Amino acid sequence: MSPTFLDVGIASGCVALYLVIRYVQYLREPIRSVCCAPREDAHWLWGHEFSVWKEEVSKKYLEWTSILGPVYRIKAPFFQRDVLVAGDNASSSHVLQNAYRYEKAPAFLPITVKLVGRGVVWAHGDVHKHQRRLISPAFTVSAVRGMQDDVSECAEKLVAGIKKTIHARNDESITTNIEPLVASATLDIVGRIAFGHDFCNGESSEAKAISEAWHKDVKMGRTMAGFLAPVVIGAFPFINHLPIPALQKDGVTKTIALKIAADMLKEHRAREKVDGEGRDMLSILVRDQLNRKGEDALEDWELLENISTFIMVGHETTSCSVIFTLLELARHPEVQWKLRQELQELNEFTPDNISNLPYLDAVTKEGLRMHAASPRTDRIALVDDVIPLSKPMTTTSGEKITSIPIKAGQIIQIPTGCINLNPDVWGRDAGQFQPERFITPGGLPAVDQLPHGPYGNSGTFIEGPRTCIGWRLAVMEFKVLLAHLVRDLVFEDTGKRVEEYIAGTLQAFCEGEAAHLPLKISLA
Ligand code: HEM
Repeated sequence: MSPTFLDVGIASGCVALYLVIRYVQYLREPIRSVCCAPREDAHWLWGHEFSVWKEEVSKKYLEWTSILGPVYRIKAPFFQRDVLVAGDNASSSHVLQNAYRYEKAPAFLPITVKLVGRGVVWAHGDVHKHQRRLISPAFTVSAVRGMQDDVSECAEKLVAGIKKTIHARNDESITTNIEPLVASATLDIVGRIAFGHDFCNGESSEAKAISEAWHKDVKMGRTMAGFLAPVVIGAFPFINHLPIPALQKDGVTKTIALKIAADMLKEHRAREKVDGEGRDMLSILVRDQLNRKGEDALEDWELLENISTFIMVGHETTSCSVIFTLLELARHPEVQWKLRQELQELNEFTPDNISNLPYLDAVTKEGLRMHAASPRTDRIALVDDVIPLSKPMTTTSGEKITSIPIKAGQIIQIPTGCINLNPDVWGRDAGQFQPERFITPGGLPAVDQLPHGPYGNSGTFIEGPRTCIGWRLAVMEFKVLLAHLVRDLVFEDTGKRVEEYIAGTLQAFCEGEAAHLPLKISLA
């Protein structure tokens, strides 16, 4: 049945009413006096979000920061309320430290449920406090230390595989896409440490299914549909409840991880009752569940959804930070050489000697600063508030202000990738890979100018009650992988242009190909 004149009239009336309401709300917005990113960068319907997505990671935020300073306003898609970009220390820290007054913005929550589950990444309010407290035993210093043997074994396998390929080609070097090799290793690592499962160096059918699904998602993430999915669901959340199979279906990694974890839960519980010595996260959490004897313990579904969460968020993040750091090392042979010297001076790798190497630590900090795997986070204010600023800023009317009043419902973007690269904070060489800044006296800006994250003075793991709970594990994994790779292999740049875009997390693209980072590799 084709729409009648009346239907069209009603629809147009609704759109007009929506626009009028939005305009009246806009006139009352306290953040209206904050300067707006250039209008020419804003699409009439998608707002500034489209140019952020279209360009390489952090590019637009850095451009706007250089024009307007670190705190400004951008236009949101579908004429929704303007968004506040909080790119200075005081404002971003205020929002992140008050995590229960500034919850995760609703746009990404339905996607989080589908891809990783209702674990701690998704949870908010009291559910988040409860889950976070009960999963924290899996991430203590001693728990992470107990995981290092598994991580080292996977790193050794990765290096052995690359050496074998070099020998098999009967050549001095190979040029290969490093992305799938490192991603298989980090999946192997997280499989072992999450629930004692062997993904067989990317060769098991589950590992292949996860990798295939992930690559599909990465490719999709760079299409218009990938841009629109979170934007449309964020603007019109009811869409997510429509009975459309594609919207309701769980992601492949979540489905596989939940199945393996569920199969293993009984076995782990029986084993923990007998010896209580398992070092993987599932064992640690089952042990904690048993000790609590039911009261205040994680329920089985929470335990499983969190294990699924760890598999998803603990694998690609570490992998992409490592591969971009390898590219930096390939482009800075003098840094690579110095790091190899430090590594080759050790007789063997142990948890202590790897974690205490000063140059490896500096390279790790610099790699994580420059290539934050999750370079932005969005929050929504639950109550009216006043956000402090690090430095006074000038409003559209020329007034100097030291804080910004906001209303409940205000969306705030924290561009951590840009915070890590802002030349006004890090200096003119902010965009250059220089690990020396972390070991040279005076190499870093004053502490009060830097983010208060848990490692490396960067915003990479954010800060506050929702700081990445896996940061210790990520740093250990990063160092162990880099130590094995750089001690035994030499990495050279192929000269090809590698671009960094966001597709779920940070991803490498080379000549239009997704998840692609070519490197020339030879034996050290
Ligand atoms: C280099 C590697 C990693 C980076 C850069 C990273 C970064 C982050 C960031 C930025 C967040 C906050 C997201 C937000 O609130 O919007 C986060 C949260 C989280 N990360 Fe990581 N992560 C890494 C590795 C890991 C690993 C290895 C695990 C565990 C296996 C992990 C588990 C989590 C969890 C569970 C959360 C949610 C914490 C909460 O909301 O309370 N991450 N991560």
